[in-house]
Amino acid sequence: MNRKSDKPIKITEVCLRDGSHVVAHQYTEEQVRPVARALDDAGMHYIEVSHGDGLGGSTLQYGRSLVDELKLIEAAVEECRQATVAVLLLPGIGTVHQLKQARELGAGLVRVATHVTEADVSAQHIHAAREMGMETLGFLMMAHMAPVEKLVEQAKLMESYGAQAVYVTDSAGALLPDQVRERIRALRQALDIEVGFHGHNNLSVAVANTVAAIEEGATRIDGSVRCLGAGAGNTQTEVLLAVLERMGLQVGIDLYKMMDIAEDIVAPLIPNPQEINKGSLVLGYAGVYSSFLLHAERAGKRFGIDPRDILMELGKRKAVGGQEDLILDVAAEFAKAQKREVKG
Ligand SMILES: CC[C@H](O)CC(=O)C(=O)O
Ligand SMILES: [Mn+2]
Repeated sequence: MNRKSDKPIKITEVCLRDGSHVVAHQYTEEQVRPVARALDDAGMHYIEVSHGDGLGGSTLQYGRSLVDELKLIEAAVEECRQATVAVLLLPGIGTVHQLKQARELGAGLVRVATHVTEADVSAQHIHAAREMGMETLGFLMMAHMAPVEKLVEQAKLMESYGAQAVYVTDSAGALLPDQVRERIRALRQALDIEVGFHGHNNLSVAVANTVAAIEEGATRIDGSVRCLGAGAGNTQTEVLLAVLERMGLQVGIDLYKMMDIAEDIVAPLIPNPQEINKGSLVLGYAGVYSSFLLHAERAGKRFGIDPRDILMELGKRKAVGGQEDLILDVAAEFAKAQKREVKG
């Protein structure tokens, strides 16, 4: 139980959705099944499964999935006895039709995600999800880009559409603990529904941020086991669980089993260790979408540009989700400018 709320803390494991960015959306059913089965056995509350950019994300712009996400969702549902399988939906990328398909396969919860200043585009999807009988939560991404008052205004819109909780989503891993505290506190005061937090560890403060969120009364909490999420990963689930136990907060998930999942099942899926390297550090420092990292690294290689320069420029231009094409534009502009300098 959260001391500042009468609601229990519920954890959503996102390695099979946010972690999809890390594996360039190449998850297979054979990989998803054992992860979902083991998480369910450990007592995980929600397991999110979708393309990294949510339902319908498998496109040239965001990266093609190896396996249709609906097959992965179906596989996860088949493996779960008690956990609820969740999906992510970004209006403009995923459709109500795709949500219906996921619902028919057994997904029980949807997070409808918009940029932090664009909650108005979530109305139709939130209404539709509620009508389908899904637990329906709002997810305000890139939360560091809006002042607290704006965040509150946007969260209230989601609440008015029928969202049953709203998340502060630190997509860039740019927020610091006091900033998280301020945002969660403001939402708790302004909303009648639950408040959640989704962190990224690019500045190595995801666990601290999540603890700050919980101390302010957030009850919907995200983590990725072994940090298997975009950039340097999310709040590391098994670490968070250990910290919560040390704080005297029991959430009903088996810590030892989560440690074993991290080590034995999830670590072998990760192409490179989920550490804070120069690329992911710049994401947090410049306030750039964590899912942009691999795209910037690829563009950097193609145009001979340091990916840090690309990411810094994207931060300056305040690039938001959906502007992945800007990554190539920036890399190409830099390459052109450098050639001019050399020639001149
Ligand atoms: C592009 C969707 C994004 O990965 C959602 C998310 O997890 C975040 O904004 O952090
Ligand atoms: Mn994320």
